[in-house]
Amino acid sequence: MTEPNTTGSDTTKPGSSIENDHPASHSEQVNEMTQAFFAPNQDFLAETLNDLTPPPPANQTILDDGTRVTRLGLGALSFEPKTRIDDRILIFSSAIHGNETAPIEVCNHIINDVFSGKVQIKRPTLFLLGNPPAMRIGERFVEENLNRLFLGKHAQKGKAQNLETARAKELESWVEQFLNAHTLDQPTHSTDESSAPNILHYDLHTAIRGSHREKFALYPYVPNRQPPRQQIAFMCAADVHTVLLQATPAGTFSALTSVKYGAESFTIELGSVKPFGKNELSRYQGIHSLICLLLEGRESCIEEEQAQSVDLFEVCHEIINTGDSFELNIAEDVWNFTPFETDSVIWKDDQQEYRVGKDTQYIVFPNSKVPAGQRAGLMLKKQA
Ligand SMILES: O=C(O)CCC(=O)N[C@@H](CCC(=O)O)C(=O)O
Ligand SMILES: [Zn+2]
Repeated sequence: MTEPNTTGSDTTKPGSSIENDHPASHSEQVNEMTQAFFAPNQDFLAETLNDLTPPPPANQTILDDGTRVTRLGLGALSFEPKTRIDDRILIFSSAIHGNETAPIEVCNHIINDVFSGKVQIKRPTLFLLGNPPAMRIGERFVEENLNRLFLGKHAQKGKAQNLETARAKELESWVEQFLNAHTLDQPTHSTDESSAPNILHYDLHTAIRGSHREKFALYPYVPNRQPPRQQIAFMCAADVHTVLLQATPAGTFSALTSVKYGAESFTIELGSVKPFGKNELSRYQGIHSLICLLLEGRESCIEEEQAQSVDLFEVCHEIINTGDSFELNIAEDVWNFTPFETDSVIWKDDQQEYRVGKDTQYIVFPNSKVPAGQRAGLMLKKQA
């Protein structure tokens, strides 16, 4: 099979129409399609849950509008429109934690709408299901937390290899190949907010416990960077009115795309963990609409004034499980964004303790059960 045409050397400027003439002839494509794309009466999610064996290589189909759809591997679909409207590239990931099902269902609905022609894709787009084996057993992960293994952490010296380390490597390589094939210019961190970033990556999650703020986004740490107004307005369009600014490097999927490719990436927490079929999908209308607007290149209708309705929090302390004597002084069922006042002791071990300073701090993701060396929660300060 011929590789899809790449636009790496194309100098077309954003806003113009970019032809992506697929090199394989139509008859070649039809021949390939005799190899079923999905089993009859199945869709991407059902297919991924039913059969964990990787699909045959270069399993492709062409939609009526000429968009080439490729199953890159298990739980990975790329969409390459015949004509792209600008240089923006989209990545939507879900199921990095297998039991966070609502965003998986949202993405799957959208993918079905793309296949039926209801939604038309105008930009190169990757939809990724992070951890299909964990989805299948309804667990956060099988052997270890996939969202700590990116940026090469899966391959660090002495690191025991397992299902999640292999998956992190695979996801990294799909992202790399896709961005190499479709990036028109070198990614930059623009300080000019009027120039849209080239690559958007929204890594969609739901949280383990209740939250005083149901939906919130985390912006990975990249030195000297603030989220552009446009991105904040996009979050508002997705009903996400709280953004946390990370203060230290991390091995998350959104950190990979921000740090390595200069993407505007967010981890987006959209509600709470529920089994498949138990999600109230009307609560996810905002993210559903935002993704469709981006796919169709219609996001200019999102007013940047909306950015004012966001509360920004800075991570002021990362709680790390320091080992045997570590004690997290927070009840397991405490909600995200619970405030703690001056002098509250948040954690301690036999050598140190962490107390809240003069301003109120808020906790997210408290979890004393993480392995030693891993994050057991984040303390936040609200920006004035
Ligand atoms: O609810 C929880 O305790 C965890 C929810 C979750 O999976 N959060 C992500 C955040 C990733 C980031 O910091 O960008 C995670 O912990 O991986
Ligand atoms: Zn998660």
